Amino acid sequence: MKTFKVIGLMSGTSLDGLDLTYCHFTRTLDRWAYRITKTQSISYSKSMKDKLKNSIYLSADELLMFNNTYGQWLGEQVKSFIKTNALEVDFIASHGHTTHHQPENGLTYQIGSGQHLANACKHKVVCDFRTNDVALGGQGAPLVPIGDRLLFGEYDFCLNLGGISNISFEKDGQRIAYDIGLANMILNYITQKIDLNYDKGGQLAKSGTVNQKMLDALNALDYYKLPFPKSTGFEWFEDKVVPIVDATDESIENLLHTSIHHLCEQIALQVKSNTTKHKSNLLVTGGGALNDFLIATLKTKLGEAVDVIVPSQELIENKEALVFALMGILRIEREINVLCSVTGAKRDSSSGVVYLPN
Ligand SMILES: Nc1ncnc2c1ncn2[C@@H]1O[C@H](COP(=O)(O)OP(=O)(O)OP(=O)(O)O)[C@@H](O)[C@H]1O
Ligand SMILES: CC(=O)N[C@H]1[C@@H]2OC[C@@H](O2)[C@@H](O)[C@@H]1O[C@H](C)C(=O)O
Repeated sequence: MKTFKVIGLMSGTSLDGLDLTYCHFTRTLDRWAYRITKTQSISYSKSMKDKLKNSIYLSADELLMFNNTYGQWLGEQVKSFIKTNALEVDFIASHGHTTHHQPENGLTYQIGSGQHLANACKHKVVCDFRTNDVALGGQGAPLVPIGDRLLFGEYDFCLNLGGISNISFEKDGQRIAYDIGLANMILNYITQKIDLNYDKGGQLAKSGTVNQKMLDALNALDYYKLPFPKSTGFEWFEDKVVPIVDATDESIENLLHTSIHHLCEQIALQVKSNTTKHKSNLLVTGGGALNDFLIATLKTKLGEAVDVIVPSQELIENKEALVFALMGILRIEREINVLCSVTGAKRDSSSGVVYLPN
């Protein structure tokens, strides 16, 4: 039996903050087991959030500098996380923060310089998990489905509701996964109009009603008609979704209510068209799993044939960082950690770049 002690780092598209997830993994023959031992979530300051959100508009020089300073910042957070909790660590696996994602242009970019990170925390770092897959012709996303297969195989579907929603499942012996589309990115965009970071529990959304014109416009977005492999991000949101929201003269409650109906309809479509069993189960993680109105709407749209499983808050908030930690281990062990059945790349790969501290 082999044991690994890894810190996974994740900063997602909803821009809520950095998740640090210290986990222990063991492998016995081909079976992986994990234990999340310590976690910390560091909320971004308003200025950091704005900087990350606007990083797409930075000049090349500014972006390269931000890559370095953000990597240094990540390393400092890791250093104090290790010190405060007296952790024994084999290495750090860092997703970084996506500033650009344009798979149609062969481009994905995550900031958080691995060398700066490694030097600042004095540990080995594995990062840059997406570039190799894009170089092999893939989307470079989603990557978490390898973890869905190895750690969460008891679920028919794994659904993540972060800034973007994505789904993963087995079909004919292959893992299939893709970004469905919207999740908290649209909800947070709406609440930020009244200076609220997010709609806790979906309370505001719950008191609204559907605006049919907005619902129809969202459901008609071209992205939904694309076949998988497919992935999306902030560029699509800003280009195609923001104009629909901004053109709708409605209360915040109605905008939120309509958006939740929209995203749950899209999720239900994907689950129903890929269900082969009489009764299936679906694991929901990501911050959207804490939105009670969203989960209630999803359950209604899915019906009795699908059991919606909302796990512990710890797993809801740490699953992505946990899986990046596992991907780091697979990279160090030179094993497959990116699945071409998901991304559409030429082949499976062992992706990620290793940095040693200096
Ligand atoms: N109690 C809650 N009620 C409603 N919504 C919540 C709650 N807690 C978190 N959220 C939502 O979840 C978001 C954070 O989700 P998460 O951390 O999974 O996203 P992410 O990892 O940044 O995104 P992605 O997985 O797309 O990269 C918050 O911005 C907020 O919109
Ligand atoms: C390019 C990028 O950062 N994509 C993220 C984003 O956030 C959710 C969705 O869009 C997913 O494709 C991906 O993240 C998760 C962690 C993934 O790769 O599985």
